[in-house]
Amino acid sequence: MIGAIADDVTGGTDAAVAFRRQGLRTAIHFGLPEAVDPGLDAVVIALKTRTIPAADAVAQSLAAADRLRAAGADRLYFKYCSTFDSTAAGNIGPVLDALAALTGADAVVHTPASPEHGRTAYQGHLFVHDQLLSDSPMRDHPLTPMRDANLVRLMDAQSTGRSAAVPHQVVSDGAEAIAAAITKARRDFRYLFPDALTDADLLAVARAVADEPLTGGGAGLAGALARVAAERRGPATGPPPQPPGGRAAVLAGSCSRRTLEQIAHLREAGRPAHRLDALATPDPEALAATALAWYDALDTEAAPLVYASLPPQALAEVQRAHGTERSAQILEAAVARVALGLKERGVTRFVCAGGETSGAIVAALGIGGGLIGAEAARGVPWIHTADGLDVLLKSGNFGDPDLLLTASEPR
Ligand SMILES: Nc1ncnc2c1ncn2[C@@H]1O[C@H](COP(=O)(O)OP(=O)(O)O)[C@@H](O)[C@H]1O
Ligand SMILES: O=C(O)[C@@H](O)C(=O)COP(=O)(O)O
Repeated sequence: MIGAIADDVTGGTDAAVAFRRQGLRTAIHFGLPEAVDPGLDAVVIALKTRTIPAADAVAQSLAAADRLRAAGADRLYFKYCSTFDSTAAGNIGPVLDALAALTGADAVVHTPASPEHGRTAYQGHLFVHDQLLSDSPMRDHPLTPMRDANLVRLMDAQSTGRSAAVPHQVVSDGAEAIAAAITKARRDFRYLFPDALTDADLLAVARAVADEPLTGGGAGLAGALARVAAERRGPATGPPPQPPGGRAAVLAGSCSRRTLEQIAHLREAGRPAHRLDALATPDPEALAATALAWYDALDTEAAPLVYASLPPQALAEVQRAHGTERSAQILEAAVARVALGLKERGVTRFVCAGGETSGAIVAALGIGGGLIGAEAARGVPWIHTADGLDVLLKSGNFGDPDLLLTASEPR
């Protein structure tokens, strides 16, 4: 079994659908589950550890690793963001350090490269489509602004083990060349970042590391490892999952450029929209009460949008007024409280934008996990919960501009 630990819930669903796409029997849990089904091919435990203090992230990740290993996971995958989202103090380095110590791994191959999402790694640098990470909109992320694209430098600043890149010339020579490079590097480096420009590169990397006790990175390498596991196990079939119906609402807390486009698209389509304004009312309960009163007064069946999202300048103004962490907390709590209120009012289909935001919503709705359903966009599957809710947890950066609109259309 592959056991994956994800540092946020959108990242967890991205990894889970990468496993499921290859035919692996896959479950996802949000937060630490009481038990993990040992009869599965892949299990993802999605935490909310990306921006919390490093020691807490380590403790939660180790607890998840124990749970997965107890259920028979012989290989662990640490799923972090394809844009290497992390604060200056971590948490990718500290969590990988702890998981490496737990598993005895002495050469950990990991890469955020996810060509399917336009993330590639070359000469140890991370690109977002045609830009270096540090030139991409990720430089303005509210919590994890990424101002460096050099993966080795980023990782060396966070971890106790040294890192090196495996150049594309080696990766393109295939699995044997990669395995030889790993063997050679083992003595001097604990972490290796293979360059990867294509899915074929990631597949070669996966073939070289499929039996390593610990690997990690974005959904790209997770999917490649799943493909290797599926080849070993033989084909699996099942009916294609269908997108859900039910009363819908859209909740957004991501301030990514893509989410802002998706919000604009919803508004242009005439959807009712309400913004949670933390500058005017820095109180989550009051913000949520106003939003729910607005919802109660709507006289349309069209799925509404409640959002906190702002473009960089306006966001900076809120952060200056209330502090970065405090304003994020206020808005996550407000969105989560709105989600709960909407559930009480009969909404069953939640379209959520933003990783931290989705984590807060999932916690408020008491969702402990679910089945991975149809993919509304690459890496963005519907999740069906045991108590009849359908949630779409969208990474801020993912999906076409019409995703929020189409996912919340009447069905
Ligand atoms: N107007 C705002 N002012 C301050 N912080 C905000 C605002 N809107 C959203 N945020 C915070 O920004 C963070 C966005 O992160 P997240 O939900 O993970 O989105 P993404 O998937 O784009 O990373 C959340 O913590 C959210 O509460
Ligand atoms: O790898 C990715 O880009 C995503 O799976 C991911 O981690 C999403 O994080 P957010 O962008 O914070 O939602």
